[in-house]
Amino acid sequence: MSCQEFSLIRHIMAEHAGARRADVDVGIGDDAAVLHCPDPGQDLISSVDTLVAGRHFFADADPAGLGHKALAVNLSDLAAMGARPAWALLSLSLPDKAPEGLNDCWPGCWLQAFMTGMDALAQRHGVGIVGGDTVACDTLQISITALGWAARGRAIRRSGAQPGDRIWVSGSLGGAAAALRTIYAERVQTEFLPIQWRAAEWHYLCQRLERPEPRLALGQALLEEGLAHAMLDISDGLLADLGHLLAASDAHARLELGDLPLAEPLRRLRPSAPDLVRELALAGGDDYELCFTAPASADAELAALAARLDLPLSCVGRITNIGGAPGQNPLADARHRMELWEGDVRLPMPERLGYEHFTAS
Ligand SMILES: Nc1ncnc2c1ncn2[C@@H]1O[C@H](COP(=O)(O)OP(=O)(O)O)[C@@H](O)[C@H]1O
Ligand SMILES: Cc1ncc(C[n+]2csc(CCOP(=O)(O)OP(=O)(O)O)c2C)c(N)n1
Ligand SMILES: [Mg+2]
Repeated sequence: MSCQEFSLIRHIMAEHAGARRADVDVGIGDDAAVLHCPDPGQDLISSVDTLVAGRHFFADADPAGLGHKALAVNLSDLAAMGARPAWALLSLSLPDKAPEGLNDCWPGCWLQAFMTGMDALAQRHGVGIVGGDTVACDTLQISITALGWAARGRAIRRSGAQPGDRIWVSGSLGGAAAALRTIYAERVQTEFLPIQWRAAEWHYLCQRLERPEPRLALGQALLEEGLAHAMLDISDGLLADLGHLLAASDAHARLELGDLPLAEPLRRLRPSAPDLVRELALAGGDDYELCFTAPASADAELAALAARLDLPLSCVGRITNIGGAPGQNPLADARHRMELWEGDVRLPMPERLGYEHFTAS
């Protein structure tokens, strides 16, 4: 990449730096950002997540959607702590040549669209993009550090589940994974889903994959109202992620699969492919919904919160007991911490609990 291209990149960044915030003294342009710390009594909540072309997204994906998603998955981690987001740092690794499937005007036009998508989400949540880094690299990669605040000692951890807690999931499950499965089937001409999506269904599924909404208002309300004992976001798949929560809490759970909030189009697929639908909802991943545990005494407040946020909250099971022997492998361990039920019938755990890095498939 030439000097000219780098200065173009810096220009595009500065033009799409999210919300203007009074607590940013120095943003994009210096060696480091200078940010005001808020009043004491707040904890700084920080998280980083990386998206790699071919692994987390298709390199020829709509760049505006990708800009949205890259920030959304990071804000989702802050939401999962109950934090209020404040700032983000963006590290971009861009190939010298446009990845296959992208038109020319690389990287300028791509970056312009990418930052437009990110900027819109950042503005919506009052997040300032205060710095970052850009390097040339063989594979397109995006890494974002998200920073936010929560009242001192109040961030909702994975480790607080209590016996008798109900297990709740926001929104719906399996939609993003259904879109991904459909796109893979078209690209590699294998494993076609036994359904032809209607235009409205396909649009909805693609939105779930490409434009997840970080559930920030829900996370913050759960913290403020003191309703949740433990929480995380579902990125890898409900079973894999709930497994992390159970391991951190040393807890066991019973899930009622009949109560899973399936993404609407999956209801039409279910009669012809019940096992596939269950797999997508339980282990498909890319949902970016919140999963939390709360005592039964919170039921009425949770119903009111769901109505106020216009976001469904579904009870999918309960914490049965605390205590057990933590294993060496967190995922293998998670298998023994969950029971899957449909009415009176106990179902076997699926082979895969969610997306796993470092596996051949
Ligand atoms: N390379 C790393 N260095 C330090 N901590 C890491 C690294 N990778 C993951 N972690 C930490 O491990 C925990 C689980 O990470 P991850 O599975 O990526 O969670 P999430 O789904 O919330 O992004 C987090 O606390 C994360 O900060
Ligand atoms: C091209 C492509 N292949 C596969 C996936 C599915 N996928 C990739 S990573 C992932 C899980 C989430 O990513 P990870 O890096 O584990 O995020 P974290 O848990 O750290 O938030 C999923 C479901 C995808 N979205 N796009
Ligand atoms: Mg991560």
